[in-house]
Amino acid sequence: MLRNIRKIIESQIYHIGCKGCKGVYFILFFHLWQIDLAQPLAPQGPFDAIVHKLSDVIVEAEHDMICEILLDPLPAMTRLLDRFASYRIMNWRICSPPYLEVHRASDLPSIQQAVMAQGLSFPLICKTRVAHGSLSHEMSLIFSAGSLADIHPPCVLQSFVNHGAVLHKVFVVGDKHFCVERPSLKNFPSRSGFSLPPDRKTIFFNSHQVSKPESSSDLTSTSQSSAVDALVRELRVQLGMALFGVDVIINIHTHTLTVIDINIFPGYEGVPQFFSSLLNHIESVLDKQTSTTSSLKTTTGGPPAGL
Ligand SMILES: Nc1ncnc2c1ncn2[C@@H]1O[C@H](COP(=O)(O)OP(=O)(O)OP(=O)(O)O)[C@@H](O)[C@H]1O
Ligand SMILES: O=P(O)(O)O[C@H]1[C@H](O)[C@H](O)[C@H](OP(=O)(O)O)[C@@H](OP(=O)(O)O)[C@@H]1O
Ligand SMILES: [Mg+2]
Repeated sequence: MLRNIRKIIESQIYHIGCKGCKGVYFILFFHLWQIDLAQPLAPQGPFDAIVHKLSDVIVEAEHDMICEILLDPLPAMTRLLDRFASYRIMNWRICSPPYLEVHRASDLPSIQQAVMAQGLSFPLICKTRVAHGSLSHEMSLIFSAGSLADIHPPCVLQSFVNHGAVLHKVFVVGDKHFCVERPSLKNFPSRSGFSLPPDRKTIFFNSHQVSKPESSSDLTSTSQSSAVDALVRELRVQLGMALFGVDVIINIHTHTLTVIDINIFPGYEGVPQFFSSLLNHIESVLDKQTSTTSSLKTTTGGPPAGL
């Protein structure tokens, strides 16, 4: 019974984590209700715990504390609304890319000088100071000192780290955490200092278009897809097989596709189209066989009448 209740709660909690479900929820004796934000909180309580995602409004909000436990505490959450504050935390004991806080618009030479003094390398990724909310995901990639004119302070300039277009998202829930892989920005040639001539124009993008599970963007495509196509074409012929897996890594320096393993009929985990593709494949094999048989019949004048 307890397990079932737990399951229901888990599915409800999962549900509130879904896209577009932003709000405040509370748990009362294992019941989960949505708080009506248009009504005063007190009559809706008392609450055992409040689970909320009010990043857009908590800065201005004043709360009568009618609950002992608020998940998570507002002051801690407020710090993460500001990239200046969160990047200071990241840079303290954790390996994170070097960055520069740009507080206000100023003349181009002084921004260029600050970038150089901070030892940042191009390309730089420019992020808004505000870290959450719809406008906070508008970013740019800046490839040269001259293009620093494209930034809109307050913002953070962070050295771009080549990482092979794979993002490992770590989702934390209490004392557990879960890792998933997501698409990410592809590698770009890096350069430190200002000696090389500027080549690329600033690329403006929205981070939610590059690192969502379904994201597919020129900025994340490793431009190896045609190389993968060619590799698979070649291996299909070489192996005479149609159901296999190839494990490939991309050399971060040479950007070359490198095959490290070939697997017979692998698990296809994470390929939601696997079953329909398998059916299509079987269908096409059967079609081919039928057409070969019928052309054989035509050329040989049909099957023998019988023995
Ligand atoms: N320093 C960096 N080097 C390389 N790529 C980066 C860097 N910073 C960000 N990126 C890329 O840009 C994307 C967006 O960055 P970031 O996570 O800071 O944005 P966000 O809008 O705060 O994302 P979220 O939706 O997770 O809050 C990342 O998923 C990654 O692809
Ligand atoms: O308040 P915002 O829009 O910043 O909240 C974002 C949050 O910062 C993360 O970007 C979430 O994406 P994931 O890290 O990929 O889960 C967003 O979730 P989404 O399901 O709405 O795309 C939040 O909106
Ligand atoms: Mg963020």
